[in-house]
Amino acid sequence: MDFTQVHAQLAQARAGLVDYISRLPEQEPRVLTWNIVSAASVALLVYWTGLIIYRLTLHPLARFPGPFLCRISDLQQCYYEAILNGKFIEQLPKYHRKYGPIVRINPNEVHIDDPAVFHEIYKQNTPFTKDPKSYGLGVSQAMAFTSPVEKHRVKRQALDPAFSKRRVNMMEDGLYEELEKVFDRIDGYEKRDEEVPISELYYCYTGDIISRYLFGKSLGLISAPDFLERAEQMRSFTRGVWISIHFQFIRDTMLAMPRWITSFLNDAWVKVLWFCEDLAKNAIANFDAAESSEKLSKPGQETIFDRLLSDNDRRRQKGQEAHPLTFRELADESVAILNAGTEPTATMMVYATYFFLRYPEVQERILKELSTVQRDEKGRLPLVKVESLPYFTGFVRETLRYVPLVPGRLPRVVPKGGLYVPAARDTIPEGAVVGIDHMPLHWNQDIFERPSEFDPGRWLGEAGKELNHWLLSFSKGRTDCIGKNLAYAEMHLVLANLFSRYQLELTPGSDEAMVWLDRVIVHPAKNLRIKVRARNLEAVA
Ligand code: HEM
Repeated sequence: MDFTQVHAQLAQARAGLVDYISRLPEQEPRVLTWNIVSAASVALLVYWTGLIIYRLTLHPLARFPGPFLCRISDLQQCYYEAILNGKFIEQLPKYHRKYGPIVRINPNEVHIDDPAVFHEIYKQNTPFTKDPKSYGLGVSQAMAFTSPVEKHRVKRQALDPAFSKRRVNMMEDGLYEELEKVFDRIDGYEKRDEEVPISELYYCYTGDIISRYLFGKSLGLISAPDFLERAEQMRSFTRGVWISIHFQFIRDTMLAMPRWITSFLNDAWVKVLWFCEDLAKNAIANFDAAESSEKLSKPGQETIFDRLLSDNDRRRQKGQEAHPLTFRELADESVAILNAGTEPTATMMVYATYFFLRYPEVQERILKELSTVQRDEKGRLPLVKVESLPYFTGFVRETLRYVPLVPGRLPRVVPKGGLYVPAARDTIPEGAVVGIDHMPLHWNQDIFERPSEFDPGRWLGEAGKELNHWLLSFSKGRTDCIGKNLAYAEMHLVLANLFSRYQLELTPGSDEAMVWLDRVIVHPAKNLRIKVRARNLEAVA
């Protein structure tokens, strides 16, 4: 058949189709419905078949191996993440054993098992951007969910000074004020000879601290009579996170509904969301540039709200491009910071408490080292001193290495030029999405000797310093954790004081409770419970 015949037949088919469509209104309604459904099904089938063939043959990632279902659709990933609630991460090592260092985990994304590329993707001036699909968590205006390099840089520049080490050290009094409230609670449990809900106390503590930091007022979670429920409320943000990622329309629909229906369907997380929205609305309405700039000139007094709201004026004064902060930007940033500043640090302290009690030889060395710290005139352990204790600092790092607090792949879009992966001797093309789960690197025996051993001593001395390059819990580079100085300060201060003030004991079932689940950040299977007995502080010193 030559081209003329093909054209003639196509023209005939087209005329037939036009004739058929023009006669549709004459058909009986039942027949018409049936015909439309059949035509739509055939069109869908043709579309899907074409798409699958494309993804297996012509797609830029077609040559990379992976499970068949992953190469043609998102179904496998969605099943393990959304339906089995965070089980996809467990599949990755199995895939790598079977398919090698680069595995296609959905049609547009590959996962890499090669330490050589981690610092290439997550470096200071990286052109790799956050994958918008994976970061579509509903607070799109927050820095943590901003993809374009320049847009992210502007937001980060405004926030960076608020999280500097110097600024965090100025929070020491505030950190102690809230900690005393935690200890009052613990003393109450001790008196009643009851188990201490230490997980919930940590959640409330980090929530109160980050709210003081954010808008200058503690949420008062620790002192609240219903603090156990409030802690659960804070945690509920990430409980259904996989459904939110894979079925974004559910969350969008809920947010579009009248408030009373939404709060009836899911009371907890929308309350936090609306709370932040109300704060943002009031802050914008009551913003006073002069008052705010005075606060900013007195280090230690300004809040993150002050900084964000006055950033526009500062930029204008410097002759830079400026635009007023919108309500949505402030509300989204508050939700993101409130959450990022609460759950990971609290969870890390839960695991640190568990390891402290699980390994008596580690406990003994920590207590010995803590006893060398001279308390200040208020009887407190000074933060700078606690943060310079070699073994205790090693213990904090080892906990961060051992438990992957943010266990995900942190997916990034490959920039122009592609990404060369030495282990596979292949280049991943521009536009593809790549990610690396840091857990296998923390457990890589070429980097960490005897990785399955919990050994704070590995962080001591020069060899220990070199390992810092491979401590990836806060990620690295341009989009690493902005709150890491605050997190380190909270962890050191809370744990040092708790360990030296009380004799602690695990309660039955702790091992099972500490099995971790992937909820984008780690969730222990159950909350930790401990028993405490006050130490004689003078004897410890
Ligand atoms: C032990 C505690 C913490 C851990 C392990 C942790 C871990 C991380 C990681 C891995 C990232 C990178 C995420 C990504 O690329 O998608 C990140 C980003 C971030 N973290 Fe943390 N974090 C902790 C505590 C905090 C605290 C206390 C804050 C306080 C506000 C905070 C605020 C943020 C923000 C705002 C980002 C986004 C940074 C950006 O996009 O430039 N985090 N964190």
